[in-house]
Amino acid sequence: MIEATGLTKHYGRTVAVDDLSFTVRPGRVTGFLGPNGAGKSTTMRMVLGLDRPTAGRVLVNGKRYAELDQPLRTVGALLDAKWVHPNRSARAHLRWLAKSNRIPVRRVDEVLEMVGLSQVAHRRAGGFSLGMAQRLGIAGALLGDPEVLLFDEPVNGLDPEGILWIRQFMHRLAEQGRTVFVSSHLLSEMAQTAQELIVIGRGKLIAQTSTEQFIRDATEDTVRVRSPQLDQLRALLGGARVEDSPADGALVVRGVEAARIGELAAANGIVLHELNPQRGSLEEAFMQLTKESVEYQAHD
Ligand SMILES: Nc1ncnc2c1ncn2[C@@H]1O[C@H](COP(=O)(O)OP(=O)(O)OP(=O)(O)O)[C@@H](O)[C@H]1O
Repeated sequence: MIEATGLTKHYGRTVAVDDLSFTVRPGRVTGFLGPNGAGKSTTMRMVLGLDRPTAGRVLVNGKRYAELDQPLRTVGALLDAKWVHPNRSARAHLRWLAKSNRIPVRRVDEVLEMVGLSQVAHRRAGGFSLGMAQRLGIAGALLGDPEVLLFDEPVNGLDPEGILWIRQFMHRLAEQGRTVFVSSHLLSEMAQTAQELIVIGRGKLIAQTSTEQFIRDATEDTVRVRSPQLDQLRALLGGARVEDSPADGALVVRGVEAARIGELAAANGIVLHELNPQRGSLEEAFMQLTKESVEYQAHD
């Protein structure tokens, strides 16, 4: 569990994090979203004791990072995957990390196995692809078998296979009851990865809610309808907000449920070729809720 209360960070006159309070609970993946410069990395650094809050505090399992007896056994993090000695092998890198944190070295082979790097453990980490480096970083985060895991932009630059692997791996970690906190700016990816979201803008909390609720609150469901008798249907829909989709001749209806449109059509003998309820996307919800807080906006 991670609990931030009134967390604030100033860099000179820049307010990077502004009175931020949130809770990241175990057993699910929590996404950390915000436009560029919103303060995500700064917040994560404060969780890990790498930056000191100007005000407020953030606790990991009830303690400040500095108060944890063996930090790696409580919280593991992947901040920068390329943070390895390029000439060390993956195994040597992890053994060094284990020894310097009083973790038994037998754990190294376990984590290599967990992330699927056993076969290449003897190779120098400097020659790893980004996907492999990312797995090595995750292996390092898991060394102390921590209950809390932080990942800063873990899928950045990965190919679809690497992205899928990370997504499934995170789900597994959460199913094991761990607290998984992951920042990303890839919204469609986050929609599939995170069950819970913390959204910030200009250092302030915009929303903390389930992914589903976030999308539901900020967007409107629509129904796509195609019919050879579209004009008749349009007339029957009367007051509903309808819009033509010129690309494929469909009608996009807002504020009326698909079932109601189907019943209306049936009752009036109207043939339907398509009746397709569509949910809003995380992209739309995110744009809607963060448009006030984008650091640098393009002006016409
Ligand atoms: N060490 C620092 N010194 C001065 N300003 C900083 C420092 N670190 C971050 N900032 C500023 O604090 C603000 C928040 O930055 P931060 O990197 O935490 O945002 P972010 O949400 O992680 O953004 P991105 O998605 O672009 O990485 C920005 O305005 C940034 O310029």
